[in-house]
Amino acid sequence: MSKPIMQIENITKKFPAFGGKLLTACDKVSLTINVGETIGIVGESGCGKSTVAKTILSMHAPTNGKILFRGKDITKLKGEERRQICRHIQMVFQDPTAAFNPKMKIGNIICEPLLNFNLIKKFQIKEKAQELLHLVDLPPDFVDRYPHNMSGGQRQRVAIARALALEPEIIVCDEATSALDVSVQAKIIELLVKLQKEKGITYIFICHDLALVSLFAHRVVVMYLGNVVEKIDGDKLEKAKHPYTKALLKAVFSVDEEKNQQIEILTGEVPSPLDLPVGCPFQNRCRYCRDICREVKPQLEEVEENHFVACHLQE
Ligand SMILES: Nc1ncnc2c1ncn2[C@@H]1O[C@H](COP(=O)(O)OP(=O)(O)OP(=O)(O)O)[C@@H](O)[C@H]1O
Repeated sequence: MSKPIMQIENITKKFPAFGGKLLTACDKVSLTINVGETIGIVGESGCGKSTVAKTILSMHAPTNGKILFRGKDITKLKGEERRQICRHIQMVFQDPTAAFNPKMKIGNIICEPLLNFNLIKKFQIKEKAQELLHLVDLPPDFVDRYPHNMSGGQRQRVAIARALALEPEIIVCDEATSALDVSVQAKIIELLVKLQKEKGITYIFICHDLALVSLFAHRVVVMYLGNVVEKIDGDKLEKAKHPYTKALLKAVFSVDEEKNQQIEILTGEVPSPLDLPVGCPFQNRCRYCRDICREVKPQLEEVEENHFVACHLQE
């Protein structure tokens, strides 16, 4: 039977926004993640995916709700206790270059987390880095290279090697393959799947590309305007019930159809109000500031520039 490794319970995160208001980046997000599972979190830009990821990684505290890791509430941990939990939950970002010190050699970059936790001595760096490079199918002589002497795909493999160094139980991948071209993306996904089989790692894979996520995620969580609108098995996407998920699927699988039939959700278009279910699930909130709209109209309404209301309640 599947064993939960993390329980996300009603996580809400609000940020200060213009005019002294609060922006709800994610709202009452709940999710149980099992050991060795890959959870894909998808949704358009700004829907709150990274906010959920950063809350999981304790990079910011939730406004409400809690996160249990192996049954322990990690949301209020501080200092050394929090640092020790972070060992078990690592992250791979979209742009590893930004996270790497350009003056450091790859061997030192990969082993930095191990040195920070006093798990190796300096003289062990080379051997340990080569071991980790091997895991991500990179040659041993890369230990002496610098980040700028590598391709984007190779840098992302280094980022994965660095994330693996502390032998984490969970790896959060935030748009980890989005900057790579399709063939390199496929190789990185293959690598992640191989590592999961070997080490039983749990992945939280954040991505705007539903087609990509559906290839390997056991379950897919669909977010829209800060809310989780659907949770569905990765191999049963055709059974999606929510109109937004259906619209995302249509956008993915209609690329060969007539242009006028395409719904370009993935490019940031808001779905037609007619695609939203009866009884607006977003409480008539503006998709930009998430504030409640006072004027309930049956169609998408442009309040200001880039300031839309997603609502289709009948007048
Ligand atoms: N530190 C912050 N301060 C204020 N607002 C923030 C902050 N971080 C995120 N937001 C806002 O919260 C909302 C959700 O952002 P988030 O980065 O979680 O979305 P996302 O789905 O990951 O988007 P993308 O795919 O573009 O990275 C956005 O409106 C964003 O502007």
